[in-house]
Formats: sequence, structure tokens, C-alpha cells
Amino acid sequence: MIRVDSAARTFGEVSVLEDIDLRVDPGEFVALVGPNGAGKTTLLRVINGLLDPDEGEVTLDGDPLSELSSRAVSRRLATVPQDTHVGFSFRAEEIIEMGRTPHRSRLDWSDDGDPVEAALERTETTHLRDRRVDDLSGGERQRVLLARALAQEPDALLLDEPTASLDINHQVRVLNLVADLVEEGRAALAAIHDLDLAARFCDRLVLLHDGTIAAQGPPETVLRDSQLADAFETETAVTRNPVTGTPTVAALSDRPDRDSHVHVAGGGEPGVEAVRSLWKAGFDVTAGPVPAGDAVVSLCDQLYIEVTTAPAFRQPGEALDDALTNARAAEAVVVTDGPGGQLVAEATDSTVQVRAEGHGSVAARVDGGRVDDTAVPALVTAVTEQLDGGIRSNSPGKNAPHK
Ligand SMILES: Nc1ncnc2c1ncn2[C@@H]1O[C@H](COP(=O)(O)OP(=O)(O)OP(=O)(O)O)[C@@H](O)[C@H]1O
Repeated sequence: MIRVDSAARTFGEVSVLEDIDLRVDPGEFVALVGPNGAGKTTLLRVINGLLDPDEGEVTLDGDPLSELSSRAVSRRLATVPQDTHVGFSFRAEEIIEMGRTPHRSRLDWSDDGDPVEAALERTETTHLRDRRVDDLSGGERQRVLLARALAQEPDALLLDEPTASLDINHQVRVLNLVADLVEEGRAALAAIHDLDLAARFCDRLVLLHDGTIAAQGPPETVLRDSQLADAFETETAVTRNPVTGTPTVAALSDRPDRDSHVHVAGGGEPGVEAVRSLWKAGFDVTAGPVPAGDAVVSLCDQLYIEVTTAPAFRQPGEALDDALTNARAAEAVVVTDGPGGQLVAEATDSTVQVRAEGHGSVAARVDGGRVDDTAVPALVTAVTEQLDGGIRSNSPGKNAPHK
């Protein structure tokens, strides 16, 4: 078991880690996530003894790291470094055999080769065994260094960006392998930039920000927009991957802030496309009415957008009133051909427009029940142009946007 208590580390005057408390138990796969320079590599180096903490303590299975020989540490803990350049030209197999060094007694160098063979097989590097590491691709070298760590037969694994050089197939294979090793009873702590992969494979995420732990827990509790926005200094949208069922994070550094409210009336795919494109374009969006269970509802839930639901085929009523309240407050209303949109259109005596009192009404219609890639920018442009027109046609002071 890895345990870090109140660890701190500075470089010169700069404090890089502060008051870090962390434990990784056998059978746990923990991801260390956070922005560039957050201190992930430094923490891994403090844990494997390459750096001494200025304050605090690291223990392995209850034994202080500072009291263990480097050989004893290597029998318990193996590290797969971020920089895979090994600096000397050995064959891959020789590199992997180096993982056996902590287990060899000084008198007996006749270790059997099984752990090396097993490591070659598990990392799918057998075909690389006679190649010089210098000649391997970055991804191949990364797998060879993972094999060296496995040959070490440690209780715990530290991995610094283990998937950084890997193609999508090998990213998943390597993380599955680590997950298997963890299931066999090892502990693993990995610095991972890819939040989606971390959420998919790890039991727990530890979010480092400015050298402190900003959040830790199951992926769902750590990957929250507000926490990520603070740490990564960008707006994000956390949704659920429909295939893996785990959280997926999109950074939205390019999302402008238009400070205008647009209401989307209508569900189904046109509604989804309208909500998505207008939200991405930076508008404050509300939506509805849409039938409960409509795809617009789940999109809005994920983007924290207010949406009014009504049972399918329901006559105009209370739910529609709620939607109309939002629609009237909006500076623009987009009526789509999806379910619900027509209710707004009919209830407002117009097929395409809902008049927003005093705000110069604007509407864009998404025709044909489908918004394709070319129509999406057109929709945003149409709303923007009509908004500009609406604002121009009214005196600015009198018609400040209603929120
Ligand atoms: N040996 C060192 N001397 C001085 N500063 C250092 C040293 N090692 C790391 N730092 C600084 O400590 C901070 C944290 O670095 P670290 O490599 O731990 O971050 P990280 O979270 O792993 O970043 P990245 O995601 O970019 O790999 C950075 O500002 C870095 O410049």
C-alpha cells in the first residue's frame, strides 16, 4: 500500500507540492489528473524516492520509504517513466531483464527467465525482444518499459503518462493490462492527461491543481464542470460516453460568450442539433416543451440547460406555459420541426415566431426536421443576424436583454 502523509516539496522558492495526503490500496487503480505543471510527475518522483519531500512522509506497506534501500523499494514499487529514452543502446529483452535486478542476489545471477517471458507476453512485445530500443517507436518503447516494470514483479506500479505515445488500440490494451494487474491485487497510480481514459479505467481520480489535491474520488465526483474549470482554466462539458457509459470531458476553450438568451422549442434530433449548436456558439439556451425522455432533455441535463418537459401528445397547458415564459424572456426563439416546437408555434399564433415583448422578436426556423453540418452555422448566423437586427431596431437602453 502506498501512503503519502502531508508531503510538501519546493524547488528553490517555488512550492510545487503542498500538504499532499494520498493512499493507494492493493486492488486500486488511481489516476493522477490535472493541468500541465500541477505537480503530477513531482509527486510520482516523491513516491518512488527519486525526490525527497521537504516535509511529510511516504510509506510503502507501512514502512517509511526513507528507511528502505533502493533495492527494497524496487521490489515493492516499479515506475514506468514519462520519458522513455533509456540513453543506451540495449536490446528490448535486455532492458526488460533489468527489471529482475532487485530480485537477484549478489551471488546468484541465474534467475529463471519466466517473469521476463511473462512480461513480454502481457505487453505484447515478444516480437520486439531483439530490437534495439533506440530503433523502436515511442509507443513500442513505452510498452517495453512497462514490460520492464512487470518483470520487476512489484506490489505497486507508478506510471507517468503510460498512454502518451500509444495509438488508441494500445492505449486501451495497456490500461486494460494495468486494470488486470490491479485486479490481481496490485496497486497502481498513474498520471494521465486523458480524462476520458482515466474515467474509464480508474477506480478513483485525484485532481492536482497548483500542487494541492483539489478533489478526489470516483470519476463522476471529480469530473465536474466547476472543478475542472478551476483547475484547467477552461470551460468544459462533461457528458457520458454512450458506448463506455463513463464520463467524457470536452474542453470548450473556444466557446465564446455571447450573453444572449435563445429559446429552442422542439425536441428530437432537430432540437438536439439546435440546442447543441447554439450553446456551443455561446448563447444562453433554454428549451422546451419536449416530451419527457426526449434526447433534448438528456442533452440539456448534461449542459445544465433549463428544459421544460411535457408528456408526448399533451395539449397545450401548464408545461407549455412554462416554456412560453422562457420563450418570451428570450431574445430569440428557434422553433424546430421536432415534437413540441409546433405547440409553441401554434400557441403563439405563428408557425415560426414567438414575440418577446419589447425585445424585438426574432426567430429562425430549422426546416426539414434536420439540421445538418451546413445548416448549423447557418442557424447560428441567422440567430446572430436577427438578434443584431432586433437590437438595432430598438433603443439599446430601453431594451436591455431580459434574463
Ligand atoms: N527539478 C526541478 N527544478 C525546478 N522546477 C521543477 C523541477 N521539476 C519540476 N519542476 C516544476 O514543478 C512544477 C510541476 O512539475 P511537474 O512535472 O510535476 O508537473 P506535471 O503535473 O507532471 O506536468 P505535466 O502535465 O506538464 O507533465 C512545474 O512548474 C515544473 O516546472
